[in-house]
Amino acid sequence: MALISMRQLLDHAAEHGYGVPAFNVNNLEQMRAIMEAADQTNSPVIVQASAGARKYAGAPFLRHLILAATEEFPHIPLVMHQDHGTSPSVCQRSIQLGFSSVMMDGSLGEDGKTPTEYEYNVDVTRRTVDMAHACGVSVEGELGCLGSLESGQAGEEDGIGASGTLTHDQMLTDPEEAADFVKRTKVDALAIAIGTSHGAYKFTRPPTGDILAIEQIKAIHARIPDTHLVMHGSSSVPQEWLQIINEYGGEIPETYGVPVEEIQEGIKHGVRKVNVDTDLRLASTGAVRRFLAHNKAEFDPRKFLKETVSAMRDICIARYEAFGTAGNADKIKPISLETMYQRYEAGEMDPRIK
Ligand SMILES: O=C(CO)COP(=O)(O)O
Ligand SMILES: O=C[C@H](O)COP(=O)(O)O
Ligand SMILES: [Zn+2]
Ligand SMILES: [Zn+2]
Repeated sequence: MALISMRQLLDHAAEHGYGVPAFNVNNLEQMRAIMEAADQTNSPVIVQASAGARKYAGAPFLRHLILAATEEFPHIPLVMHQDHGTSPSVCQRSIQLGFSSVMMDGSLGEDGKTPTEYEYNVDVTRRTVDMAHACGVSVEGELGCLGSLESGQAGEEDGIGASGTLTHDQMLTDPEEAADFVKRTKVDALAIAIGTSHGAYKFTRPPTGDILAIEQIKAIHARIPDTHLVMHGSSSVPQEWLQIINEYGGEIPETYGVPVEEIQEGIKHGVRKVNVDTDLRLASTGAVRRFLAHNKAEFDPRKFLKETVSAMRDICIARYEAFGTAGNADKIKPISLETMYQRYEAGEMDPRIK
């Protein structure tokens, strides 16, 4: 079984200059699509489970779904990550379930909606790091709130993300604050706010530098060169899938995501983890709508669910290739969480601040 820590994987990615997509998982079809794509492209994997995923699938089902992937694909190094934890205790329960990485999103309060004070964020994140590193488990923190620089609106979607109107400052991570945050919390990875938001409705036009602040990444990376940067809300919202959905009865208005080339630019400047959920949802919905429209007498769910697997698999393959993840799975020799703990304890993993 090749369950590894996120820190090990992202250290490898940094050393070799690539990024890793972190796909959200809720069901068997997503899990299969992610793993088959990884297998075909020799890519290491990050799968992440949100609070919504736990509610949908149930924690034991989710856990065993991910573990089943390590059983069927033992040669693929896999990180089991908890997405957007809202408190240290949520993260603690994920560690108890066997997750090798957790996100403590202290940019928002326990309700997952209200932007918090900086000191609160430092406190909950530092406490999570103490507990997680004692188990060899990696921690992702977040500084700044996801939201649209175009409209000033926060990015609440399905209960994840700030609600209401945010200031420009809240939506752009400050490099100075990032340096202080990393120094005080010792997080392994840091999610930054640069104008992306969760879901399909990110931009009303193809994004330019004023609404997607890729340049900000360079300034942050220069201060915290060892801390792996994370881009949330990084679905590209493929126009071809929007078209298919709408052609077969959907009603999704004009919208744009984060272009793959912009993500590639981020990867050149320290982005190592790229969160993608919406793209797989869009492909899945498009595949079901198209299949059922063409096969009106069909009622075996396996028929249309199979279509979703291949649609999602194609997106995963494209992202593994575009981010440079492909070709790296067999280069990673798993390090146990016990060894990771010893390295943290010895101070070997402490971040450099410039
Ligand atoms: O950031 C995400 C999960 O944490 C997913 O982002 P998307 O909605 O752009 O796929
Ligand atoms: O963080 C956002 C992810 O897209 C997860 O969304 P979800 O809460 O609907 O599972
Ligand atoms: Zn957040
Ligand atoms: Zn997110």
